[in-house]
Amino acid sequence: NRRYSYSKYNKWEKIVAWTANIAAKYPKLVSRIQIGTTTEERPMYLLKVGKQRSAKNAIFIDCGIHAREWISPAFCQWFVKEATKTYGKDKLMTKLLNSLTFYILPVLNIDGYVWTWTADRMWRKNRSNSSNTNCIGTDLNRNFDVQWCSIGSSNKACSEVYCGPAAESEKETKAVANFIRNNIQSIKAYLSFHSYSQMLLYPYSYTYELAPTHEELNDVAKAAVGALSSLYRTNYTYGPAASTIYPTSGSSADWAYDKGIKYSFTFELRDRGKYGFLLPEYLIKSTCKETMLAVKNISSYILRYV
Ligand SMILES: NCCCCC[C@@H](C[SeH])C(=O)O
Ligand SMILES: [Zn+2]
Ligand SMILES: [Zn+2]
Repeated sequence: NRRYSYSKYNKWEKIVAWTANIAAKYPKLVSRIQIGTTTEERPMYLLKVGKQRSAKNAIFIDCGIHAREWISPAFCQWFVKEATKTYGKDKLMTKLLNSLTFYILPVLNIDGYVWTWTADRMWRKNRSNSSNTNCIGTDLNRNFDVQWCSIGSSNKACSEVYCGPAAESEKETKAVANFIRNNIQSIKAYLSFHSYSQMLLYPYSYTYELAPTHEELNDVAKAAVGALSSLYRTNYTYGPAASTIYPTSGSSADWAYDKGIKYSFTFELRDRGKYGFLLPEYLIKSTCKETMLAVKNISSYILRYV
């Protein structure tokens, strides 16, 4: 079989086949769990990565919540490739995988992702039809049950930041929220990957109030950005989401934080607007390599202090 390309954007059919193949190829490191189905009945597969059978301490990573942000699913695939390829070779990765479980959701918004391949490259939301207007889609990063639809989101179905008819109204949101609730004891960190802006954000997004653990979150973000920038000098800003990018309610990362998952971060990956969501494939490798340094930095902090 032709080698899978991690330096290209892959369409959903290839990614879903990859989830089966990578789990079959590394049975001691990777297992595949279905956590639900999407609005259009596509299976939502989560990859459980790590040596631990019983996940004592776990890190949940969501990619592809916004359909057009193709570099995000590309990073989730890259992470799993690096984990399986360097386990037993890279000291830090081996240590992380021996002690932590990584739950990787390569594409949260599958229906939207497929739509960007078949119809509209700039689509953001999911593809559910919940209103009597002819507009489709809920912004899944406004649909979580945290200050739902209060700020930085809209109750108009045609808005790009439509919060949905209710909190957790979407099957995709419900699948993720249920999995987190069912594994809340072990999940110590939540990382949500988006593009673009080159930012590392932490709670809160739904208010300008500082989070109870603001100091620690800022320290962790500062160290992670330092690690990321050490590779190619890529400039990142970091800080509380509301003041660093813009306020939003109903985001996955804020919801996780208020559920008690204290290490909750949102990455806005490359670039700063030159290509935007249309980041060229030749930049996937360098973007993913530098982001790996940030994720390994945060993960080793979790290993040490949780
Ligand atoms: N919880 C942090 C959410 C901050 C905004 C993130 C961006 C990514 Se496109 C958004 O959902 O609009
Ligand atoms: Zn996004
Ligand atoms: Zn974004």
